[in-house]
Amino acid sequence: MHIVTANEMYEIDRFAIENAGVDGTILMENAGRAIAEKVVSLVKKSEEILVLVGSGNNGGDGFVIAKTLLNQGYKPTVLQLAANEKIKGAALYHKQLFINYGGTIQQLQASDEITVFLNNTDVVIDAMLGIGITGTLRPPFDQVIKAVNEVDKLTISVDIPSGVPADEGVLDFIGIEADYTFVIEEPKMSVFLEHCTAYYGNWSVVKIGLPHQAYANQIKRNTWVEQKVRTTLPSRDAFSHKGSHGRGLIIGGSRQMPGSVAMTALASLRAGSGLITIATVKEAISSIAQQCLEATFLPLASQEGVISERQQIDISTYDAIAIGMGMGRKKDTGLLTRKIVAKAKVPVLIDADGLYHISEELSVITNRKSPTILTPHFGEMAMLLDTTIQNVIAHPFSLAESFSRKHGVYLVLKGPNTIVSDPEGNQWVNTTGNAGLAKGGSGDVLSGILLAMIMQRQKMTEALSNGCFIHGKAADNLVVKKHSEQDLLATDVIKGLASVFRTFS
Ligand SMILES: NC(=O)C1=CN([C@@H]2O[C@H](COP(=O)(O)OP(=O)(O)OC[C@H]3O[C@@H](n4cnc5c(N)ncnc54)[C@H](OP(=O)(O)O)[C@@H]3O)[C@@H](O)[C@H]2O)[C@@H](O)CC1
Ligand SMILES: [K+]
Repeated sequence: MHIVTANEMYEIDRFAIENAGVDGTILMENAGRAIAEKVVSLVKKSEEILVLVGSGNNGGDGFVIAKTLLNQGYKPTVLQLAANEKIKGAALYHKQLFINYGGTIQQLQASDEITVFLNNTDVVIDAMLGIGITGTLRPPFDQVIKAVNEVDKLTISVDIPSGVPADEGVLDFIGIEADYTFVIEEPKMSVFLEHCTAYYGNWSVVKIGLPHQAYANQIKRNTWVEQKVRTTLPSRDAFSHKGSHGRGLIIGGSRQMPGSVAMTALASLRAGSGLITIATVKEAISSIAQQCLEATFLPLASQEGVISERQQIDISTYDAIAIGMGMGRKKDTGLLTRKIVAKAKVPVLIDADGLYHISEELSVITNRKSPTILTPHFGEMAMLLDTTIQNVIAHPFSLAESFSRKHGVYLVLKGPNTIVSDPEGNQWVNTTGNAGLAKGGSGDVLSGILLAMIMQRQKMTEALSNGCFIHGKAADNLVVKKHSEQDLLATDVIKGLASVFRTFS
């Protein structure tokens, strides 16, 4: 699936109508019919349905849904929330068809009348506002949306829950809290925005027959789904040996935080790395070694329990490096981190405290010739950009894209909808994972999986997207069968990797 902005959707629509010659009324018919079919699968004929229609094409879809339901023996009540003269074009055409098919339309005389309509219905179909919303909600939509959210009725939104912005940038809005949203043709950006996702409820896409050429490489955002993992995840060659699957080096940890590198190493081995070496402060090695028998170790000199600057680390024999987890934010450790990142001629993944150290001097990553992968969560992204978390929440796609382009790096912006960005501005949104991953250690495990993926035969963006998918899928499988979102631990996810790899082998 592509992920589109409102403007990109309008452009695809324009191409379909102007270049491919599709009539706009047909697209609306297709949209309304496809959604009506979904409604039929959710709602009984005996139930009362209230269709709320606005003045634009979202409202037009509402008239088609009402007509289709009427034709199938349902008795929808259509409540028009705009003046008659506001309804034009394809929406007016379908309004007339609905009337011709025997439908009747009611209009809201005063905003507070909405409660009477809501009390008399079982189901609300929200076709008030779609991707054409601009600015703050105007009456009566603000009051109607609040009233719909207050009553406990099955609410089904058309294309987008009314009031929710399609694009990035708007944090403050009043929107329908839908139970289901049937998104027309492609998910809009806000489906994947942390502050908007919940409004959509259970969402899925209905296709309305827009020509494939309309997309013609225009849209650089996509979802990463199981089918993509199936077609890109390399299988293990029967004649391979441990050297064929990569020698990875993990640099991090401290006396206070020895567990993080252990989790990264274990996850990396479980995700298919051939050999893993942990470079960490020498005093932490004995405790880590007990948890991670398959790893080898590179003892590092320390100062007050953290990795010190004054030492040479031979990084020449590794295929990829992950650096930063559990290493702390001491200045000395930072100097060493930047030296290693600058010197390494292999892919380097930078996570956690490593991100703090490179945020002090971003030219270190910009100047690198080999791939650099950064794995910030929203707080770390704000730190890298020297901005607020609120700004990252409001603009995750555009900020990640511009950062990746500017510094020539791969970025894994971690959140409920993790976004992988490449230096050309392409983006993939992961579709697995659950709230159980919002815990300490999850990031360390993800870094380990990504380190393993980077060292297998796949394109960098595929490696990163597959890694995120597998990490989330392991957590999803675990909360279905053995655990809950409350009790799930990062170490459970490492064990759960087996269930995911078995389905892909
Ligand atoms: N993608 C496709 O190919 C297809 C897309 N289709 C559908 O079209 C939808 C997009 O339709 P659209 O462009 O007509 O915009 P839409 O969302 O109905 O709203 C526009 C109206 O909202 C109003 N309004 C605006 N801001 C407001 C505010 N703050 N507060 C209050 N009112 C406000 C504004 O009113 P006015 O400013 O004129 O008073 C205007 O009339 C799309 O989401 C999908 O459902 C399908 O039909 C099939 C093909
Ligand atoms: K809507």
